[in-house]
Amino acid sequence: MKKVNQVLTVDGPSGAGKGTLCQALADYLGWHLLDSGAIYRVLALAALRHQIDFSMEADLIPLAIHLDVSFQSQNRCLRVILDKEDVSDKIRTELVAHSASQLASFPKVREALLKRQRAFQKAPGLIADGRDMGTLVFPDAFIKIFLHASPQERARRRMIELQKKGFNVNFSSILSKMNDRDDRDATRQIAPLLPASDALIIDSTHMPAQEVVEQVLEHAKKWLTF
Ligand SMILES: Nc1ncnc2c1ncn2[C@@H]1O[C@H](COP(=O)(O)OP(=O)(O)O)[C@@H](O)[C@H]1O
Ligand SMILES: Nc1ccn([C@@H]2O[C@H](COP(=O)(O)OP(=O)(O)O)[C@@H](O)[C@H]2O)c(=O)n1
Repeated sequence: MKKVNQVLTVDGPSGAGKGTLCQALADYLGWHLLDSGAIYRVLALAALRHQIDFSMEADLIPLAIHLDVSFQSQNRCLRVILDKEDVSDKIRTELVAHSASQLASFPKVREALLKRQRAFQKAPGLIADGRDMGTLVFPDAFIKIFLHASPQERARRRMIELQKKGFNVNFSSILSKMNDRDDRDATRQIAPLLPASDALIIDSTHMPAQEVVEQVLEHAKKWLTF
């Protein structure tokens, strides 16, 4: 298959370190960043606010088509904007994550968001973070990474992250919610979470974040000069 330059995809389950890796790569290479999960989360937040029934795919489509979502880079941090409101923190709750995973299993919802995601492909390049970036959204990407880690390690990371934000959290509840969401993401009929056949698979369970970045940059040297 012809490789289209300048898209590097990172897919994997929750807490694998995709966001951390993608931000570091975007900073290092000076490339654009697509956090596709944030788009699904914003749609979920909007649907919750409109009290849309999450079992009704048809009711979610107009919202997905007209979703006014944008990203703003601020101090090397991506702010997520819905209808001029900064919802960066509001989309990070468990309820929104669970709801995003529910609506992400609808084919027409995914289709409605496809063009919007592909529009992020701009010069000099794009780092795309998600579940189906290398398989469906950017199948011609020239570098594809599938990042994973053990469920216990991913839940441990999420717990530390939430504790740092001042939340009183429980490890087994995080682990069980994470497992539920991973199961739904991996077993859905459309765009299930799985590595692209040409992806480099990295297990970050015992790897510090910086080592993951270095391994990806080493791999990327086959295609890029930097
Ligand atoms: N390799 C790593 N080792 C330890 N902690 C990590 C690693 N990569 C990321 N983290 C931390 O784990 C948490 C989840 O990482 P994140 O990048 O948000 O994962 P994802 O985007 O895959 O859900 C964050 O608090 C992040 O700082
Ligand atoms: N490309 C993508 C990105 C996210 N999603 C869905 O959106 C949810 C939230 O994605 P996220 O990347 O923000 O999740 P975390 O990795 O931060 O936990 C996931 O659980 C998926 O159900 C998806 O289906 N496809």
